[in-house]
Amino acid sequence: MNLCIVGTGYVGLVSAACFAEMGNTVCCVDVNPKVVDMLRQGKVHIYEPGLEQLVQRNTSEGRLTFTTDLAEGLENALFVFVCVGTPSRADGSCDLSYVHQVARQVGQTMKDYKIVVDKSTVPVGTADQVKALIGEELARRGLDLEFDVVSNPEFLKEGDAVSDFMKPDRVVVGTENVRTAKLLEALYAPFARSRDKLVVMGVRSAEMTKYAANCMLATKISFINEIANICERVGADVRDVRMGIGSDSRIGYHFIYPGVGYGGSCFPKDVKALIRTAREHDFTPQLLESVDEVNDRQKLVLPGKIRAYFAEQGGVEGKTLALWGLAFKASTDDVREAPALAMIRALTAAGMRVRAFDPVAGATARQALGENDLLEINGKDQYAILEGADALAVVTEWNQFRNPDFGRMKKLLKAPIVFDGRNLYQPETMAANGFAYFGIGRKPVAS
Ligand SMILES: NC(=O)c1ccc[n+]([C@@H]2O[C@H](COP(=O)([O-])OP(=O)(O)OC[C@H]3O[C@@H](n4cnc5c(N)ncnc54)[C@H](O)[C@@H]3O)[C@@H](O)[C@H]2O)c1
Ligand SMILES: O=c1ccn([C@@H]2O[C@H](COP(=O)(O)OP(=O)(O)O[C@H]3O[C@H](CO)[C@@H](O)[C@H](O)[C@H]3O)[C@@H](O)[C@H]2O)c(=O)[nH]1
Repeated sequence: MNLCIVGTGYVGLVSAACFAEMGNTVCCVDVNPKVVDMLRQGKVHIYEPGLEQLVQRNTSEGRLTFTTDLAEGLENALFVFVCVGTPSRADGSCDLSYVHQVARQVGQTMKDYKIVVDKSTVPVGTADQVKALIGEELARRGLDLEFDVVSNPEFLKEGDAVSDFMKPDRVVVGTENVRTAKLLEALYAPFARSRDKLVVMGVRSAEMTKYAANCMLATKISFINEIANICERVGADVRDVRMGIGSDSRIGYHFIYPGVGYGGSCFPKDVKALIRTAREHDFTPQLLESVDEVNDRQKLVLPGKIRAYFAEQGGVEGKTLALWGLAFKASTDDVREAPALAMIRALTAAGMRVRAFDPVAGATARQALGENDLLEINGKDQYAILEGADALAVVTEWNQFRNPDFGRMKKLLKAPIVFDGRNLYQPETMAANGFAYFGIGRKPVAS
C-alpha cells in the first residue's frame, strides 16, 4: 500500500519505518528541512533503539523516502497519517495548530480520494475539525473530492517504540465507515499475526481512548508516589508494598514504580488536556487534577530531601551535586518535562552546583536548560562527575546506573551520600557499603 506520513518525530518516523518494513511504500513529509536532509542520508535525528537500522534498510531498498513537499508525499498515497506534535498551551489545553495546518495543506493539495488518519493525540472532536478544514480548502479550490478522516491513536513508548509498534497490544481505529475500517485492518494485519488486534469504534471514542489510557497510567504512577510518601512517614518500605499489591492480578506489577514523578511529552500534557476538556464541558475532573498536582509535587521530593540533608551544613549553596540521568526515562534522549530539569532548576536557583551525566540526553538537556553557570553536563563518563562532589543523585534509570562500582564511587565523592530517585539500590547494600542513602518511600537503615 502507499502511505504518506506527515511529521517525522518519534511517532511519525517509527510508524513510517515499521510500515515500510512490512513492504509498504512510505513517503515522509516534514517541515524541517534539516531533519529531512539527515534522514535522506540515513541519519536519524532522535535516539530510539533499532530505528536507525530500520530507516537505513528501508531507505536503501526504496520503500522509504523523505521530502518537505506535501504534494510529493500525497502524490500516490491512499493513507495520509498525521503525526505532528500537539503540545500543551500555557493554560493546559492542547495546541492543535500543527494538526490544523496539516489539514488545510491536505485540502489545498490533494487531487484524489484520501484516507486521512489522525495518529497525533488530539482532543475529542478534532477529527470533525480536520474534516471541516479539508472541506473548506477543497471548496475554495472548487473541488468536490471524496475523503475520509479516521482516528488511529498511537500507544508506543519512547525507548521501546519500534518493538511497541511492531507488536502492539491493540490497534484502535475510530471510524463509522466499514470500508475504511477494512482497509486499515489490511494495513495493520502484519502487526496482528498472533491474534486479532483491531478495536474498531466511533471516532470520538477512539480520540477519548488515547486520553483514557494515558490518564489511567499517570494515575497509577501518582497513586504509588503518594503511597511511597506515606510509607516514608510511617516506617514502611514501598518496595515491599509494591510487591504485596502487585501480586494481586487486578492490580499488577506494571506502572507502579515510585520515583521522581512522570515526565515525557505525553503524560503531563495529556492529563492537563483532558482536565481542560472536562472543564470546558462543565465537569470538574477532581481525580485527574489530583494526579497532576501529586506529580508536580513529586518532582520536588528529591530536591527537598537534598536541601533537608544539607540544611544542617548551612544549606546547598556552594555545594556540588553529581547527577546521573537527564532523560525523562531510560533509553531516550527526550528531556521534555523531565524531572531532572525541574530538579536542576530548583537546586541551582538555591545556589547548588550541579554536574550531570546522561549517556544520550546531554545535548537535548543543554538545549532545554540554556546557559546556567552552576550547571555542567558531561556525556562521557558517569564516574568523572563524582570527583569532589558533595553527593550523588540518581534521576534516570539507565541500566549502567543499576550496578555501579560502589568502591570507586566512594573514593571519588567527597562524602558517600546517594539520593536515589528511582530506588535502584537497596538501603541495606548501601548501608553495608558505608553510604548515607535516601530513596523514595524506603525504610531507613542505619549505616
Ligand atoms: N512521543 C511519543 O512517545 C508519542 C506516543 C504516542 C503518541 N504521541 C503523540 O503523537 C504526536 C507526535 O508526537 P512526537 O513525539 O512524534 O512529536 P515530535 O515533536 O517528535 O515530532 C513532530 C514532527 O512534526 C513536524 N511537523 C510539524 N508541523 C508539520 C507540518 N505542518 N508538516 C509536516 N511536519 C510537521 C515537526 O517538524 C516534527 O518533526 C503528538 O500528538 C503526541 O502526543 C507521541
Ligand atoms: O511505574 C512507572 C512507570 C513510568 N514512570 C514514569 O512515567 C513517565 C512515562 O513513562 P513511559 O510511559 O514509559 O513513557 P512514554 O514514552 O511517555 O509513553 C507513554 O506515553 C505515550 C505517549 O502518549 C504512550 O503512547 C505510551 O503508551 C505511554 O506509556 C516516565 O517519566 C517514567 O519514568 C514511573 O515513574 N513509574
